[in-house]
Amino acid sequence: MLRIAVPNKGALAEPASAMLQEAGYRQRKDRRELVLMDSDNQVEFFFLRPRDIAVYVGSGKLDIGITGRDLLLDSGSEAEEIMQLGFGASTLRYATRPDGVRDVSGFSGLTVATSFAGVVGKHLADHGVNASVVSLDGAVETAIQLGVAEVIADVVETGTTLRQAGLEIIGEPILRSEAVVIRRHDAPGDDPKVRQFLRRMQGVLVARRYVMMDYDIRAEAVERAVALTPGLESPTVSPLHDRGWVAVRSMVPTEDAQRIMDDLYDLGARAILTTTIHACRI
Ligand SMILES: Nc1ncnc2c1ncn2[C@@H]1O[C@H](COP(=O)(O)OP(=O)(O)OP(=O)(O)O)[C@@H](O)[C@H]1O
Ligand SMILES: O=P(O)(O)OC[C@H]1O[C@H](OP(=O)(O)OP(=O)(O)O)[C@H](O)[C@@H]1O
Ligand SMILES: [Mg+2]
Repeated sequence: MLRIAVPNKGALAEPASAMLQEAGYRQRKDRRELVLMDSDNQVEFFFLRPRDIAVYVGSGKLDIGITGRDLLLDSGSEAEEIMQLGFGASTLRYATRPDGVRDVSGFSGLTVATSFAGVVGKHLADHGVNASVVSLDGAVETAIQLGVAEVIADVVETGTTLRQAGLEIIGEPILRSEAVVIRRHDAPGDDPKVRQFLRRMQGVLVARRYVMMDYDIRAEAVERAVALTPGLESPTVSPLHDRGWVAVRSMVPTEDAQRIMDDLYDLGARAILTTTIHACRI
């Protein structure tokens, strides 16, 4: 039985559950369910606060977990990142009032409010800055208005929350985060249950990022055509009844698909089709 920690709320909860569902796992129907057994797949899911997940996995109580890289680093736990999941992208950034300090080097003697005291404390120390850190649970933007801090360090995705609070970003990102799969750093790397789980998640990522493309092309142009659609390994080229033509099938990045179809058409390809990939193992 593989024991997996999944965020129960916050920005990562819904996309994490959606991805697990696409990978063929059972997911909870009721947000209040805290533990869910998926016996067909020999997996047990524990729905936990995203911030606590690295603690459970780092202590070895759960085999793997899905959480944010920022929360993993902030926890200082014994867990490590083993796969990036391509959602929950954000940056951790300093911000202050428009007339405030402009650079980390000017933070000495100031107070920085954040929910990421571990990461921020280390970042300030690495920059040789002697600033105080006030640890808050959330909504840290308000700390400046209320005079608790001169600077905040918070998660920024679109920047809307900062703008609405009348704050401006200062300096370079402290870190770039996204949802990741974590496990204890000394867990055996060849656990077949973990490998199967990662293959399934990888399958979802590939199915989301690629489409299957089919087209017919004159035999003499096939080399130029497959150069446009090299696929992951090698495209399938099949004979057609009309010997002057072949059929080609290949995986293509979804974001490039329309441009590639235009280029194939210009090369003389016809009956160019793309289809969604529902699931795969690469
Ligand atoms: N707007 C956002 N876009 C993308 N990722 C985000 C966003 N806000 C938070 N995150 C990420 O989600 C993870 C958990 O943060 P989140 O704020 O969702 O949890 P929380 O604060 O514990 O929950 P809640 O906000 O519901 O109290 C972190 O890894 C963070 O980087
Ligand atoms: O750059 P944006 O797109 O505006 O997103 C960033 C905001 O989203 C998160 O807040 P959340 O809603 O989780 O509230 P919290 O601060 O209470 O966690 C985060 O803490 C920021 O405040
Ligand atoms: Mg939050």
